[in-house]
Amino acid sequence: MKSEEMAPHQDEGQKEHGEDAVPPNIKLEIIDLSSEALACADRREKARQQIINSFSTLGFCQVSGMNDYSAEALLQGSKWFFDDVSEQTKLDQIGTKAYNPSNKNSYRGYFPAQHDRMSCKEGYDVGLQWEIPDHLKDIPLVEQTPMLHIPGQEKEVEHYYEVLFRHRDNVRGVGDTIMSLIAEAGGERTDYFKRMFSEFAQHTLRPIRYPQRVGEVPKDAILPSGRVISTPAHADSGFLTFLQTFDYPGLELLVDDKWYAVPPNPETLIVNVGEQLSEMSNGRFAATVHRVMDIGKSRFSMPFFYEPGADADINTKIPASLLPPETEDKFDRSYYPYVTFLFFKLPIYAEYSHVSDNIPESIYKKYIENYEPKECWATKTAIQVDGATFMQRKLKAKYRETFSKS
Ligand SMILES: O=C(O)CCC(=O)C(=O)O
Ligand SMILES: [Fe+2]
Repeated sequence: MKSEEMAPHQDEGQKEHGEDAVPPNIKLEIIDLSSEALACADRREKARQQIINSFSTLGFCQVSGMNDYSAEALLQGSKWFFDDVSEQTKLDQIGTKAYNPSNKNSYRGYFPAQHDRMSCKEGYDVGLQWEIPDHLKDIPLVEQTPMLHIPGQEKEVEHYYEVLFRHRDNVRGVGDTIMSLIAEAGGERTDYFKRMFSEFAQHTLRPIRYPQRVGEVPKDAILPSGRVISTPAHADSGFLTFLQTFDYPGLELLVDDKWYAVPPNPETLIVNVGEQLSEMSNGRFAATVHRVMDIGKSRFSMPFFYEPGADADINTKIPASLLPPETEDKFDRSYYPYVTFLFFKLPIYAEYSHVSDNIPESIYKKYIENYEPKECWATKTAIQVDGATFMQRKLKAKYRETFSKS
C-alpha cells in the first residue's frame, strides 16, 4: 500500500516534545547511486555501507545520481494536475470509489483534500502499468490506474503522464538498486529480493498537494506553538519510501523525542524505511516517525511507495548476516501475502471501508481466513482510539460473518 497514512482520528502523540516554533535542521546523508558510482567497486561498497548505516540509525537518507531526472518538470506537471485541472474533472474521471461511487477503482486514482481533518492533502495514486495476470485477477486492490482524458488538452495530458511515468519507472529502478545493495551487503546475490518486488509489484507513485486550508482549522491540527499540521506524526507502514519535496520545507522527523526539520533538496530523493522493511530486518532498520507541517501556502510533494507484489511473501527477511544476532533464528517463516496485510489495514481508513464489503469469497478463503492480522502504526493507533478493541480482529470477524451467511 501506499504506505504512509494515518488512522482517521490519530492523536498527535508527542505534544510535550519538540514544540520549537522552528525545529533545528537535520542533515540526511546523501548516497550516490549514479551508474558511474555503482560501476566502481569501492564506491559501490561505500553506498552499501551508507545504506546499512543510515537505515540502522535514522531510517532516513537521501539518494542522488538518478538518470534523466528533472524535479522541475515533475513540479510543473503537478501544478498543472492540481491547479489547472478542475477537481470535478478529476473526481469524475479518476476519483476513487470512496469519492465517486460510480467509478470502479478503489485503490488507484484521485482523492480530494478533507479540510476538516488533521491530514489535509489531495493526491493521485498511480501504479505500474501491466496486464493483470490470471493469478492476481479478482484481488481487489490489484487494479489499473485510471487516467485523465481531457478533450482539447490531449497534449498536456500526454506530457503529464510522460513525465510522471518516467519518474515512476526511474524511482522503481532506484528501489531495486537499494534492495540489491542490501542483499550484497548481507553477502547474498544481487537478485535476492527480486521475487518479492517482482514485475507485478504494487508500487505506488503519489503526487500530492497540501492545499492552503480553508475554513476552520480542526483543533487537533494546531500545536501549542500555533503551528498547524498537514499530515500528523506517522511511520510509513510499508517498505521503502522515495520522496521528492521539491523546494518546499515542512517535513519533520522525530528523533529522540525531538522534532527536526528536513531542508528541501530537489536534486535528491529522500529515502525512508517503512515498518514492514523494519520488520524484515527484525528491527535493525528504523521506521522513523515523521510529519508534515502547514507552510502557509500550497505545498507539493511526491512520495513513491516501493511495494511488493500482491501475493509476495512479506515474511521474507533481509540476509541473515545483517539481522541483529539475537533475533536471527527467532522468526516465523510461514507465508504471509502482502495483500493480506493490506486487507487488514485498509478498512481502518474510512475511505477504503467499502473494500472490505466487496471481497470475493474465494479471495477471503485464500488471503484472509487463515491469517492473523499484522500490526502496524496505523492499526496500533486505531486501537488507541478504539479503546480496548483490536480493530483488525473486528474486521476479520466481519469478513467471517459475511461469508458464513453465504
Ligand atoms: O509530503 C511529504 O513531505 C511527506 C509525505 C509522507 O510522509 C507520506 O506520504 O508518507
Ligand atoms: Fe510518511
